[in-house]
Order: sequence, then C-alpha cells, then structure tokens
Amino acid sequence: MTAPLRKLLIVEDDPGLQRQLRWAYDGYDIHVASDREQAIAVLRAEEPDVVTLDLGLPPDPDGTSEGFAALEAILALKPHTKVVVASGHAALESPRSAIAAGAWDFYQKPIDIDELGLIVARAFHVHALEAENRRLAEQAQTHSQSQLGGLITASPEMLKVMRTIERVAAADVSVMLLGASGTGKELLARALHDASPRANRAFVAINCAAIPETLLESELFGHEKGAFTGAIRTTLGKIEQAAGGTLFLDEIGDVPLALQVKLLRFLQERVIERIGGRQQIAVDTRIVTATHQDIDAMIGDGRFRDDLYYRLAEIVVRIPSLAERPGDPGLLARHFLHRFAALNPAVVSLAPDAVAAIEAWRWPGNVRELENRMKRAIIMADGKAITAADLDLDAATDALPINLRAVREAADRKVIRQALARTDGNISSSARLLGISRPTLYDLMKSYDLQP
Ligand SMILES: Nc1ncnc2c1ncn2[C@@H]1O[C@H](COP(=O)(O)OP(=O)(O)OP(=O)(O)O)[C@@H](O)[C@H]1O
Repeated sequence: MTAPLRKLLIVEDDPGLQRQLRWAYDGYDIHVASDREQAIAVLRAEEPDVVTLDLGLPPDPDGTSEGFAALEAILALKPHTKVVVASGHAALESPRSAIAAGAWDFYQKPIDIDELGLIVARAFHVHALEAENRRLAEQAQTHSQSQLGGLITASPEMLKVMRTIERVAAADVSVMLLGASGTGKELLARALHDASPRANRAFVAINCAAIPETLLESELFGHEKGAFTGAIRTTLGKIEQAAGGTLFLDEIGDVPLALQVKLLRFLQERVIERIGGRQQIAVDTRIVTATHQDIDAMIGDGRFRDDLYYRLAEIVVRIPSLAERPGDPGLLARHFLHRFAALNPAVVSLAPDAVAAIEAWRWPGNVRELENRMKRAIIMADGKAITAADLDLDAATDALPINLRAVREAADRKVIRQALARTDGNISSSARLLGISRPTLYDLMKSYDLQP
C-alpha cells in the first residue's frame, strides 16, 4: 500500500501560472485556489500541510492586502500550516511583513520552478518534523499524566514523591504533605485519594487558613438546627461529607489549638459530635493534611499539639519546590500551553527567549505561578510564539531602566529578598548577611514595601 500523497495548496490568480505550477511538481496532491475564499474552502476541506500564497490576489491584485488577509485566515484556522508567500513586488517590505505575520518562507516572482520546488520540499519536511515532535510531546505528556492524577513531572525527586503516594494510597495510614505554596499538594492529595480503595467515594478539600476560626469548627464537624443564631437547618460538616472517602485538610497548621483537641478526638475514636448535637456519630473518613509551615517549630513553641501531629503524620511526604525540579518548568510550561490552547489558538509555541527565561526563573510561587503566567501570556501574546516579555520575565534583560535610582532600587530589592529567603525571613540574620544594621534593613524593607 502506498502512502497518500502530501497535500499542497497553490493560491494564485494567474491562470497561466496556475497551470504551470500544477504540473511542475511530482509527488504532491496539488490543489489550486484563485482567491482568498477559495483558498479557505480548500483549507477546510483538504487541510494541506503547505500552502504557496501569492500576496497579490483579487480584488487587490496589485497590492498585498488580500494576500495578507488570506495569510491571517489560514494561520488562524490551522496555525501549523507552512505558508510560503510569493511577492511580485520588488519591494522587500511585504515578504518581511509576511514572515512577521507568521509565513514560513517567501520567494520573489518571477517564479523559478526549481527554487520554489526546493522551498516547498523543505516546508513539507519541517512540517513533518514538527508534527512528529508534537506527537511525541503529547505522548510523553499522556504518559506522565497517566502515572498519577494528571501530575506532570520528569524530575527524579518528584517521581519519588509520586511513587510514595502510590504506595501509601492503598494502606489506611495518615499522610501529611509538606511543601511550599503552589507545589501541588492538593493535586497530590487528590491523586492519593484516586489511587486508594476509597476512589469511588467523595474527596472533600478544605483550606483551614481560608476559613475564620469561628466558622472552622462548624465547617469540619457540622451543626444541628438551632445550635447557634443563624443555624436554620442541620448541616453536615466536611468530615461527614467525606464519609467513606477522603478529607484533605490544607494548611493544617492554621487550625487553632481548641479545635486541634476536637480533631484529635475524632482521630482516636472515629466519632464526631455536630455542634449543638448530643449524639456521637461514627464516621469513616481518611484524613490527608498539608501545610507550608514549619510544623516542627510550631510543635516546639506549643502552637501545634504533638499528639495530633503523630496521628496526622504517620507518613510525611516532602514536596520539592519547582526550583528543585530541573527540567520541570519547561515541561510544565508546554503542558499549560497545550491545556490553555483554546484561550488563543493562534499561539502554538514558546520562543527560545521564553524557554531560557522559564528555566532561569526561581519560581517563588511554584507551579501555580507558572500556570498563571502561562495563562496570561497565552491570552496576551501577539504572535505564534510566547516570548519572555509575554511572560513578564524579561524585566532585567533588555529595557534600559529609567534612571540610576531605579537600578539601585532593583538591586537592593533583589539582594534583600535573597537574604530574607536564605534566612527564612529572619531580620537579624539577613542584616548580618547584607553587612548592614537591623534598623537600616527595616528602613529599606519599609521603603520598598518588602515583607520578611
Ligand atoms: N506536577 C503538576 N502537574 C500539573 N499541574 C500541576 C502540578 N503541580 C501543580 N499543578 C497545578 O498547579 C496549581 C497549584 O497546585 P495545588 O493547588 O495542588 O498546590 P498547593 O501546593 O496545594 O498550593 P497551596 O498550598 O497554595 O494550596 C493547580 O492548578 C494544579 O493543578
């Protein structure tokens, strides 16, 4: 069986040239269109990989407006198409603008059949390579996705975390996930639930830091009708809502001490009492917790009960920050490019400066920051490729700062942030590292609005 011929669309309004081109090349399935409308109809019906496009099309055969409109329409419909533009105008401006608008290559009329043949052959070759690349990237993605709940990673540290999660999922042990904000703790908790025998029951997540202390007890344990003003009906708490399944308590370090006692009782006896209720209700809920705080230090100074900690943390899983996962920022950026493609279908790739900036950035907000920057960049991007500027990661590189004061301030900010990060926000140690006094550091932080 022979492979189907590759499809080439020739957009040309001159019937003589049309004929000449139609017969010039062997080995392609050639389609011809005389204007933009026909070209788009063929594009929709045949999906050619390569298009040669005369920029001078009717109703503007002596200008280029119609050709550019066709180029834009082709790339909007099928961004991966390789468009080779032809310009009869000696002026170099139009081919250059066409390349800027996303054309792949150009040639000057009058046509040299051999030269154009080479350009077209190369366009098919590159198109095939790119398609293969995309296929492999997608395959790699679905491969890593299938490992555990949509988590994308290629870093050995993170793969180890995922193996641990897979292993502990089956055992009914309590798991505490430790990691900075945005490292994927909730995603991992959900993956743990999905890999556990409880997968077909509820997964309920609650962020303990986001709920006022006064409401947290009722959120977790529920309340009876009339238990307090405003309790107009009996309401189940999250522990009961997750019965048979898993309750994910994010930011467990923010649970106040009084409530820690109640939680401990639930873990010991596996019964709860709704607020205002007298009945003890047995509930089988698996608890998975997470925090970005230093829980050992909290136990040390009495802010977290150690007996509760030992109940909650039979297995402790430390999640590396994104900066500790070399290669992952680029991999995740491509994943998000794919995932948010619908926001702006014209954007199909990352420009080399974006790839470099993504790998170099420290990602203090981890995967969530990367996800947000990619989403914004995809929406804002003008061209087919996302640039470092679209990601807002080019600040320090090219633009000349407004004045020397701005440069000094930027340098101060950077080094103060580094010192604070290195000392975990300790002002005295940071001041020592920077060789300045504590009051001076305070003053600088105040004037630059920096938090420890
Ligand atoms: N390895 C990953 N692959 C794909 N997406 C990820 C990965 N890690 C995190 N994400 C995505 O990043 C975002 C932040 O992840 P998540 O909410 O799980 O972080 P978190 O550690 O729980 O954050 P926080 O502590 O601030 O609540 C989510 O949209 C999540 O889907």
